[in-house]
Amino acid sequence: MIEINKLTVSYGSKDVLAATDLAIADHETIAVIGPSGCGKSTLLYSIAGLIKPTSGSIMINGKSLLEPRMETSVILQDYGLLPWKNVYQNVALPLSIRGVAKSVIEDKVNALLNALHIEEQINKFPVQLSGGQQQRVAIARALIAEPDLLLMDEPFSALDATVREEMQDLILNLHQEHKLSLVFVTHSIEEAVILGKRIIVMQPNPGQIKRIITNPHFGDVKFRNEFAFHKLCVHVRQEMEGI
Ligand SMILES: Nc1ncnc2c1ncn2[C@@H]1O[C@H](COP(=O)(O)OP(=O)(O)OP(=O)(O)O)[C@@H](O)[C@H]1O
Repeated sequence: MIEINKLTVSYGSKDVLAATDLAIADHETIAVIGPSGCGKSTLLYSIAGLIKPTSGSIMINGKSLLEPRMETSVILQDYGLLPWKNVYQNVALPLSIRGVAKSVIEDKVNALLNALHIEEQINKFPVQLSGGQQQRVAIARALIAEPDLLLMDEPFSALDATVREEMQDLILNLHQEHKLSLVFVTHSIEEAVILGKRIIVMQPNPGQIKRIITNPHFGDVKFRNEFAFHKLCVHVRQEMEGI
């Protein structure tokens, strides 16, 4: 359970995030959408413990968040893979820096690469992979430490439409399987509606939550082709108009 209470983040005299309140339940998915500069990444990095609030607080599982947690994984837009390490080494990294035994790491890396269908890329370097494959490697690396919270900042923006939909479905399956909470920043209304059990619409100057929209169809695999999906997209678009 994440409890964000009156969270304010300021740079100089500018409030980038103004007195934001939000509670995120265990195993919930939140999609965050809004125009450029409205504070989406600031909110995400605050939940990651990477940005210190100017005032207010974030509690995770009853504990005040004062620094990044081991149980939180973050995936950034550029995937953050280390170019000089191969797929195996990139995925293993969170465990190898914690000194976990090699045989344990090997089993976990192999299981994840199989689950994400990238086992054949195990010895390749990031530059030798497609965007979708790099994204899968980043997801495998994020999951290997068995996080309870996965934070993603526009991770699919560089992917073409078909791969993007595949990745969205993959994330929904992983969310079901691993029982983790997910906070996902996106510029795409369709993506927010597919991935968010609740969709947070933000507005800038100062950055704040304008509306929280509950998605009653979340998790329905056929949802993308249904009228209800398009109806909800229109609803989110209307909330974003005039911001
Ligand atoms: N380190 C910083 N110093 C000063 N201002 C900053 C800093 N980081 C972010 N900002 C400002 O804070 C505001 C919110 O930035 P943030 O990256 O959170 O927005 P965003 O909604 O994620 O934007 P985008 O959709 O373009 O990624 C912007 O106006 C940005 O210029």
